[in-house]
Amino acid sequence: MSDAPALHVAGLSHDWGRKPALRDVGFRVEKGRFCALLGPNGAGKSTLMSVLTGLIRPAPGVVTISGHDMARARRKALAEIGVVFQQPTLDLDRSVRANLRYFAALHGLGSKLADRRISEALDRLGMAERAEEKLRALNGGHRRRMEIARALLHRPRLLLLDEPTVGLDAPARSAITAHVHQLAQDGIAVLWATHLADELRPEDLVVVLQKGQVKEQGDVRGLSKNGLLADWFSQAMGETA
Ligand SMILES: Nc1ncnc2c1ncn2[C@@H]1O[C@H](COP(=O)(O)OP(=O)(O)OP(=O)(O)O)[C@@H](O)[C@H]1O
Repeated sequence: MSDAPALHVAGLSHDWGRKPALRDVGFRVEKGRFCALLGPNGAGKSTLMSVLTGLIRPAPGVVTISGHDMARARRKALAEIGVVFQQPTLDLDRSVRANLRYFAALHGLGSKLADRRISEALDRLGMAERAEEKLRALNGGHRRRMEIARALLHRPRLLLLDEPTVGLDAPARSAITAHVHQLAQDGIAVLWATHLADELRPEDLVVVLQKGQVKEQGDVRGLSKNGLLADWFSQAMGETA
């Protein structure tokens, strides 16, 4: 399974009632790649994230995570995913450590292993001395970093982030963006939903969704050369799908 792409999506469609939200979507993300999922409001990004996180079933279509088919080997597929949702899902009245421990337990990590990984994660974030503080005391950027660290505790191969910089100021936004690019360089695959051009780097992959369909895909460098990406961004600002 280790040669399989971290994420493979093929022929994926979804309707909300009679309303089509995804139409024959297909793309792949290999390990170590940062892939941006772009699209104006209503393009289908959140619906796609819901399929990838197992909240709704792909029908029709195939989703495999590190070679595990989401329909046939759902638990194995989900075990390979770390998720950071658009809305924070931290308990503000519990400590940094307690939030991380709770999540580690949900993933079935034993307490010794969990504590070791939590200490490593906090050291990496330079937050070891803040472990006993309540989440409420942290600023938005630190809370987001914590959520990313939490999503990685069970060592997934694919990290999904749904517009993770919404509500952050510019320095926090660029710090989070740099942090996640570094995670990709270290070997994880990343799918990052956004509509902000400045979060992308030339080597990143891009999948552009519009009206539920993949309109463009390729690397930022290639799509920028022929002007497609700039056209898309100027078109998409303020536009709905
Ligand atoms: N739970 C739902 N029930 C019914 N329709 C939905 C639901 N969620 C999304 N839709 C519809 O599906 C289409 C795709 O929406 P989706 O939220 O996936 O797009 P998006 O790209 O994430 O947009 P945004 O950037 O605004 O979050 C839209 O027409 C939307 O109205």
